[in-house]
Amino acid sequence: MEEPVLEVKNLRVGFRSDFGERIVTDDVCFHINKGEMLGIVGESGCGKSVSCLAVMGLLTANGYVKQGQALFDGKDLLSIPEKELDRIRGKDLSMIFQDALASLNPAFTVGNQITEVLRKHLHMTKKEAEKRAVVLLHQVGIPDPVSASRRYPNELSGGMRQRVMIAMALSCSPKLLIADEPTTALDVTIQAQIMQLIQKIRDDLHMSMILITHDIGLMAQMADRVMVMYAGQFIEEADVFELFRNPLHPYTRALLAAAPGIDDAKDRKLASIRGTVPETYWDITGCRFCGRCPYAQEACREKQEMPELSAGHYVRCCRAGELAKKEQK
Ligand SMILES: Nc1ncnc2c1ncn2[C@@H]1O[C@H](COP(=O)(O)OP(=O)(O)OP(=O)(O)O)[C@@H](O)[C@H]1O
Repeated sequence: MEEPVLEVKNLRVGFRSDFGERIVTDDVCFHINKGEMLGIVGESGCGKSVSCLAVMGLLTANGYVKQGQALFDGKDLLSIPEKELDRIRGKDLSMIFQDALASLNPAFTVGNQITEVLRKHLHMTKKEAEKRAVVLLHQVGIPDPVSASRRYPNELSGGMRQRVMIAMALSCSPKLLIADEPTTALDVTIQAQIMQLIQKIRDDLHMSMILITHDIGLMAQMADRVMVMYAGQFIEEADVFELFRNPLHPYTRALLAAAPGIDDAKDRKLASIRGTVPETYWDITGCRFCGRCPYAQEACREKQEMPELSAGHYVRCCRAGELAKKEQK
């Protein structure tokens, strides 16, 4: 079997605050194969971003990795020295964020910022890097890239800034690109353009990508394989067609039923998921969706494993197999 580009094992991320410490992701495991687009989907606050930020070594100062490994190119990103991680980050491993304005440096022109990355990681001369920056801006669809490269982030529209961030993330042809809600801050028409751009890059460069989103429709269009996250845990994983055709976890089913515009869900009533994600989910030993689940039973209060129910389809629900069988009858 082919080596995954990234393999994350048993990742636990915690945050310290005046009220103590809390572990917000619980033994998170995932991998991504070469050329694959892995989608991570789940409600706000379930731990999607934190899992990827931890892998990148970009948690805020109050955040820490309690346990886990993130194997990339034979190295554990969670235990290598910061200097070594800094050489990988931005070169072989890149991330694009939802808010480009917060991610770009307001004090430097966008050309300057891309040039900086190229000089640091690819050791280009200033001239070479400036030329390459213009080519990259052109590739991500920025009109008049020469003049755009001389502008500061606040002089560009939101969509253009997002394109700049994508250009910067791609500048060293990374082996893995993590896109964390790359279109959330943009209006709908621009969102579509940026997603088309990401899709094109992926097709042209056969790059491995992780797409984080709470937009299940987007996931259906873009991902090869989807991992559904709920309250700090992965609760379902399957190939994108399998997941949409045959969702097995009650939360995934509810998520699909609540999402408009998905072909498979046409005959389903658009529904909302009752209740909210439990605020202190890290204290729950059993199924964390239990309190909102119409199928909950006593056994759901026990720790839930995530077995493979059919080829490549994993579900963290002790009732999933039984419920699926009932439906088939
Ligand atoms: N800097 C921080 N300090 C303390 N807690 C944090 C911090 N960042 C995230 N958290 C907590 O970690 C948990 C997971 O947050 P995370 O941002 O990963 O969620 P998410 O699924 O990416 O949500 P969204 O879709 O809204 O970005 C949440 O409970 C959140 O409050």
